[in-house]
Parts: sequence; C-alpha cells; structure tokens
Amino acid sequence: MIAFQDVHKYYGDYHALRGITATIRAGEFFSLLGPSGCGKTTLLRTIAGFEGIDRGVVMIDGKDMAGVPANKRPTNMVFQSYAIFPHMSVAENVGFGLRRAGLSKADLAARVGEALEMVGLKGYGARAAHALSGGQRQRVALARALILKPKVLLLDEPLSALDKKMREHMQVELIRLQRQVGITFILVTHDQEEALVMSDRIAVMFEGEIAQLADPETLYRRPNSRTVANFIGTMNFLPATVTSEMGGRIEIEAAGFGAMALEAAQAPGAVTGGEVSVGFRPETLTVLFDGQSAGDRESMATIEEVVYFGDMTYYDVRLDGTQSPVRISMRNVFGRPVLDIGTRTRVGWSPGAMVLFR
Ligand SMILES: Nc1ncnc2c1ncn2[C@@H]1O[C@H](COP(=O)(O)OP(=O)(O)OP(=O)(O)O)[C@@H](O)[C@H]1O
Repeated sequence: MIAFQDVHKYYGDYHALRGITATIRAGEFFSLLGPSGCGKTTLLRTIAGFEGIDRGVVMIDGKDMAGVPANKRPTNMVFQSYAIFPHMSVAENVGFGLRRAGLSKADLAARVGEALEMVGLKGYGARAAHALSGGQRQRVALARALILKPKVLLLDEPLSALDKKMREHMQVELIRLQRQVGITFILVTHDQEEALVMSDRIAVMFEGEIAQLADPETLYRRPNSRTVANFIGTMNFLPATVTSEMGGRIEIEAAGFGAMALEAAQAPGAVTGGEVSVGFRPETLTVLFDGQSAGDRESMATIEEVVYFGDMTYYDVRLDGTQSPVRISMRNVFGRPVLDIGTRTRVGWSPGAMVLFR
C-alpha cells in the first residue's frame, strides 16, 4: 500500500530522514516507533503530503506521490490533539468533511450514524462536542477521519493525551476497529508497549533511520542491536566470547553461564574469538526454589535486590563469576515465599532464549 524508496528529508541543514526504504502492506496495522526526535512524525507526514521530501520516492497504492497534494491523497490523519470543533455537535463534527460532497440530508445522516457506530458512539450525534470526555473526543476525531473512507488512516500519537486506563481501552478499540474496516492503519508512537500490543509490524526508528522492521515477537525475541533491545522492554547483557562457529552453530563462553551452543539466528555476524555480549530478557531466567528442577541449564547466584509488585517479583541477582547483577522477573505463585536479599539460589536458563550482540 505504501512504499518508501530511499527517502531523505532535510530541515535546513538537519537531516531528519536518512534513507528510508520500507513497504507497508494493505490492511496492515503498522507502527512507527522511536524516541522523541527520531523522525517518525516527519515520515508519517510525508505519506499524508504535509511534508515534501528532498530525495527518494513515496508511493501509495502503486502511484508516485511526487507533486500530489495532501487533499488528493487516499489518506486521512488523526492527530494527538484531537482538533474537533467544540461549538458544533458530534454529528456536525463527524460529517464536516462530507459537507461539500453533495449528499442528501438522509444519506449524510446515514453515513454519520455508521461512522459513530464504528467508534462506539451510537446515539451521541446531537451531543455538543465540548460536553465529551477525552476518550469520546478522540472517537469523534476517528469517526471524522473514517467517514471519508480513506485507504490509509494515519494516526499521530492519537492516544497520548488520554489517561492510562482510557488509553488501554482505546488501544483495544482501535485494534477492533482496524479489523472491522480492514484499511491500513499507520500509527506513530513512542510507547513500546502500545506498539507491541497493537501492531502487525513495527518499524523502530533512531535518528532518521529504520533500525529494525519486524513483527512484535521478532522485535522482542530477536532484536538486531543493543539499541533496539534496550528500547523495547528490558534486556540483560553479560560479556561473552565466541569460541567457535561452524555450520550454523555458534559456541560461546559467557560469564555466569559457561559454555553454550547457539543457532546462527541467535548470533548474526558472530566471528570466532570475538568479544560479544549475550542478551536475555528478565522472564527467560527462573529463580529455582528448593527441589525445583531447571529443565535445561542452571547457574548459582546471589540475590542482591528484591522488588515486589504483587503479581510479579523482580530479583536482581549476581550470577557467580560475574561483575554486575541481572534482572529476573518471576510471576508470584500463591503460597510461595518471596526470597530475601542475600539468599543463595539456583537460577534456571536456556541457551535458546539468548541473543548475541557485537
Ligand atoms: N518544521 C521543522 N523545522 C525544523 N526541524 C524540524 C521540523 N519538524 C521537525 N524537525 C526536527 O526533525 C527531527 C524529527 O522530528 P519529528 O517530529 O519527525 O520527530 P518524532 O520522532 O516524531 O518526535 P516526537 O515524538 O517528539 O514528535 C527533530 O529533531 C525535529 O526537531
């Protein structure tokens, strides 16, 4: 549906987009994720036509968008500050973009009703827009964009003004809506959890470039750099050395773990003798209680910090033979005690959960 080919954008001397090449599929929920200033909003605006580009090509539905103004593109944008008109009714807001479409009153009312139903605001048409909650206003903004039946809906941090509960509720609503209407949604967010929850695929951006483009599970389990690993969730790192690499099997010697073998996919670019880091998520290690078997491999460790969350406990443990603690997250089980700082414990782990970074 969208194709970027080596897209560059400058603001004066500032190189805001540095060679973006990617495709977004029709019907996909796609997110642009990255820290503030990485260029995600700029990239979204190049799709909408609000921002020109200095080099490269932006295609929508097979057509080069060079010279095509925003109002002639099959896209519509929903903004963070849901710019709805407070003095109008909900129905007038939603029907605003169709007021010159020459529809009969009855047809317009039907289209407005349909759009309101999609966003869960059936029956709210006569309500004054200023008399709505933040979440309801955002739904009006969505209905106003959807009523124009765009091929692509562009969402610029649409939920960031909402409180946590409402944001989580709207995330689920947005996913449901996208499945129902089946059009391509492109979301800009700096919230990694939001991107993981909502997206079919995510482009992680840093400094005007796409660092990795993949589905949520791949991004989480196989991040391609330490930067991506750190941006999405928590990743522990320990120093390691590659002892051999042959026929797609990489052997390493890692502090705290000892020798282990990894698949090639876990260790792209590993070279024998290379000093690397082995990375692993907090939930892939297990604090083993008395009599519990490891399943795969185990190491000895000392608990240095305990953070209790009710349903979870974080243990910061130092594996024997290592310099710095690593975090383990454990789901609490009724009747099982939370261990104290200073406790010596066995830790279970599996080579399959490790990722190697240069
Ligand atoms: N109109 C402009 N003129 C000059 N510089 C700009 C302009 N718009 C954006 N920039 C700069 O380009 C870079 C990318 O901006 P952009 O808004 O795309 O970032 P972002 O990733 O969306 O960040 P945020 O989450 O803070 O909105 C930033 O460093 C920003 O300061």
